[in-house]
Amino acid sequence: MEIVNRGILEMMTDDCAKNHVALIAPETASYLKLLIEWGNFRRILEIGTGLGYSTLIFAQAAAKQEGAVVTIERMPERVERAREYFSLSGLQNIRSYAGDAQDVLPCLTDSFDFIFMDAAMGQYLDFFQLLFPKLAPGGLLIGDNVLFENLIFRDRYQIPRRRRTMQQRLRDFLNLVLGHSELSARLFSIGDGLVVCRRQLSVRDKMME
Ligand SMILES: C[S@@+](CC[C@H](N)C(=O)[O-])C[C@H]1O[C@@H](n2cnc3c(N)ncnc32)[C@H](O)[C@@H]1O
Repeated sequence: MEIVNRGILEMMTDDCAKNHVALIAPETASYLKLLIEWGNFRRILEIGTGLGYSTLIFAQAAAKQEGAVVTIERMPERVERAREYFSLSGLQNIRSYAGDAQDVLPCLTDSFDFIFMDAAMGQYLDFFQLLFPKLAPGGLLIGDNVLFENLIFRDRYQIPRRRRTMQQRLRDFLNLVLGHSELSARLFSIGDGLVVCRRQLSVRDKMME
């Protein structure tokens, strides 16, 4: 299996900048790669492919432990471009779906041990309802950009009106995962904020480990 060379990642970074496509922060990339490698996570799901930068980083980390990545993107031109990069990389362990995650997720029967949400933040709560049943015990569900430029901590009336709905939706999502009885969740100030949630093992899972 070929390893993604730095040249492709640099090309993608330039392409994202030129076309105003956001991509994960370098520190987020390093942290998530480490989690995948140390956790030996093999079944990875990503919501929000963009041009495929994070997908390639995950696929490269997963390939070392015979894992694979499923990624979903709703903008067809981004899907097409990302697939070109995937074939250029030589990595064979990526399955790319075109469509809105809310339509694609119900069609996926697999379960996953590492799920990364990097898409419309206002939909994280809806995604969560579809994703939680697919999250394996001991697996991680991660949401990016949840600090929303630190607006999450500000009083509702001190932020521009047009951003209040997003603030409320993100707060609802964070309240749900941080208080969820089957998850351990932590908020990290990495990039624009990462929430990392681990699905706890049941007593039966622990005995089978
Ligand atoms: C920040 S970009 C993803 C960047 C990518 N993860 C990376 O680091 O290279 C977010 C992407 O999510 C996609 N997106 C937003 N909402 C979505 C949805 N409901 N279903 C699928 N894709 C979605 C957007 O079109 C956009 O390309």
